[in-house]
Amino acid sequence: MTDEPDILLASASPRRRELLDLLGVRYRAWSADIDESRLADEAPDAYVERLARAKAAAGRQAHGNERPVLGADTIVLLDGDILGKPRDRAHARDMFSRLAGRHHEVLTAVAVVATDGRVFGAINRTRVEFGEVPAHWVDHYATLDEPMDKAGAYAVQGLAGQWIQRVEGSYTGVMGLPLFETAELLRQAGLALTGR
Ligand SMILES: Cc1cn([C@H]2C[C@H](O)[C@@H](COP(=O)(O)OP(=O)(O)OP(=O)(O)O)O2)c(=O)[nH]c1=O
Repeated sequence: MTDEPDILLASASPRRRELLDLLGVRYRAWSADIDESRLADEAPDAYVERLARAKAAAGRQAHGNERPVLGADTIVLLDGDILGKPRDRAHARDMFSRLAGRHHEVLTAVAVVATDGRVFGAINRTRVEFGEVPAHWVDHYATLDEPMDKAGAYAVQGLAGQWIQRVEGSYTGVMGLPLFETAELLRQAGLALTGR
């Protein structure tokens, strides 16, 4: 047994670290700084997949091919619009009030570059249904830190969870790293995932 990490996690997201911990994977975390702009006419699933792959590729470029590299990206889709992270509190308030009382989709793409350079990718689509949220609560929520670094300006795993009536798909996908797909990709890249 060594203390060497099994993979490089090309992510600064504390949620992705927590979720990877559940798989018993040892990782070194490194924050990939990539251009997240969307290409003209790029479909949402192509966009989120491209970003996950770009984060993994940046990790491999910076740290070499000694271990597999994992990157992920999450977006919220509503009426054909992509909701990423809010720019500021007013934007967070607008995003959250659009989601209240309706359903939307969360797309999380995961990409793993194996040590031999093969790239394994998957995308998780989950439907999330919000109950009605009182306007005063939306106003209050936008004053908190919780929505500020989250796609769609809410955290299913946080205070906003009290308004989520139904999740059809993967809860961990909504949180930023779908465990079913992630485990499969890591096995494809040669990890045993037997826990420790
Ligand atoms: C919808 C939703 C998103 N999120 C988070 C997961 C991601 O961290 C974030 C989406 O932003 P991303 O751009 O996917 O990721 P990130 O910038 O936080 O981290 P990195 O690029 O370094 O990997 O939103 C939640 O934590 N809970 C939720 O319910």
